[in-house]
Amino acid sequence: MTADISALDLEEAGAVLAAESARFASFGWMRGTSGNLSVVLSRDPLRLAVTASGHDKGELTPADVVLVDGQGAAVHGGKPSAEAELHARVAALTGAGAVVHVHTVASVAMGRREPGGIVFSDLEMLKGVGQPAHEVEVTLPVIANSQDMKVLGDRLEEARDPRMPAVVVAGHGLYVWGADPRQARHHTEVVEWLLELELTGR
Ligand SMILES: CSCCC(=O)C(=O)COP(=O)(O)O
Ligand SMILES: [Zn+2]
Repeated sequence: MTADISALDLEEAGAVLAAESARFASFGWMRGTSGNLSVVLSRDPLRLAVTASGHDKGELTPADVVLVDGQGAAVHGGKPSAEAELHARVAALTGAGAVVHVHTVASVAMGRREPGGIVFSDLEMLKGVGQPAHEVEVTLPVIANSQDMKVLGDRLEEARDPRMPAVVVAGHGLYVWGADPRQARHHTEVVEWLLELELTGR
């Protein structure tokens, strides 16, 4: 346990992550034991609360959370998400305060159709990721999957577009981030809406 993060802070973060997880699971975006969420608890040193590995994300309790360091290694708690290292990398790279990973059908299907990246334009919903609705094209990058989180992190760093707080991992799912869990949720719902529109519109 680090001196600057109390067990209560961690449990409070766990309650937030459990509620966010239950919402995404209710949408069918975290089927089986898929998906994981995190929230940054301190920046220096970097510490995140991340969902524990292997749980049904629709049934998490506030205790099903692990404190991890900047490499995704457990500092306090049980076994962190297998993708904790990537969450830490996204938080360090983007300055995000919360990261969402969901396994949606639309993200995998669109990643297959557009392996070079998914381009959106002329959609009011683009305002939901801080972009103008018209006269710009915004690309959601698609990166190849890997079981090595360092490799995935390198691919995400190279491919990410600062105008789009999300990346599709091919054959796997969607990573989205925001300043805090609420904004990360809004970004996730907007990006998933954009993906579903592209999928149904073609
Ligand atoms: C069927 S889920 C496979 C692992 C995965 O991609 C995932 O998102 C969940 O992993 P975790 O270790 O966070 O439970
Ligand atoms: Zn996953």
